[in-house]
Amino acid sequence: MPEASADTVALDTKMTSRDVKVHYGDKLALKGVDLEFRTNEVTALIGPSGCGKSTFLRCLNRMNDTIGIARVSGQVTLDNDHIYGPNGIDPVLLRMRVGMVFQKPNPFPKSLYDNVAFGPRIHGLYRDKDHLDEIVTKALEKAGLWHEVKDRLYEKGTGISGGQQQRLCIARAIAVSPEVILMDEPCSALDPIATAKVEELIDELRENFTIVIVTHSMQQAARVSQRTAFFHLGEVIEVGDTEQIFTAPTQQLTQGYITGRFG
Ligand SMILES: Nc1ncnc2c1ncn2[C@@H]1O[C@H](COP(=O)(O)OP(=O)(O)OP(=O)(O)O)[C@@H](O)[C@H]1O
Repeated sequence: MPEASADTVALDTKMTSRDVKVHYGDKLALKGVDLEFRTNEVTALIGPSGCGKSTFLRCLNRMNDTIGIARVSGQVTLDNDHIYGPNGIDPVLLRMRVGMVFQKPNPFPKSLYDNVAFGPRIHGLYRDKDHLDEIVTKALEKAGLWHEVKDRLYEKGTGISGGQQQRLCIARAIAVSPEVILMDEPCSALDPIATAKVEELIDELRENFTIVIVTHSMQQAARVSQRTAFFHLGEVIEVGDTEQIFTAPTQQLTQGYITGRFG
């Protein structure tokens, strides 16, 4: 079920995709996805394994460019600017504006401070050491990690717990002031307490960012998102307000998935 056409895009729309298809070699993995992502909203992408959620997420910041056999067609916009094509936003700048948090926490083998300072350093986003300190502190505060790590900023980022590592990765993503944060199953490697902290954080981050999250957990989608898109075999079957999708889906396939009949 496609979203509104390009000429009816709402004012608070941050990103859109139109007829986005992805081939891996000869295999068509995404069959033409139309979606919109609104400012200050969390959109959850749900659906059975292999339906194309991660493939689609990677289209939103051109991460599929790093996969040799992947071919993307269609249009994706960020603030109405195209991200693909000859006049597309520069991919390095795009990935700064559209950050990503992965399934498995992947801190660099550097200090906590250097992990968070990494993006601001490579993009030259700070004036002097005091300014960089401020950026690092604020990012760690926003990621809800500051109080836990403020006395060990120069210890290795890999030496903290898995849940803390994931919040460190979120701090690293936030440090370059992105507008959109993509999260690919960010809690799948975390225990329930760490998961609850990250979910709480996602809700707080919504105030400042547009968030798109892939999740296998329908409870998580229901808890953290305002909009949900249900994918099946490379297509979006249904998209709508999260409450509607989970309480009154219009499509039988959606109903079957959320009631656990398949997936
Ligand atoms: N790098 C790749 N090379 C070839 N095929 C791929 C690649 N990545 C994904 N695919 C295929 O594309 C389809 C969609 O995969 P994708 O990982 O996007 O699905 P998903 O919904 O995110 O799955 P999961 O929930 O299991 O992570 C699958 O058939 C998968 O095998």
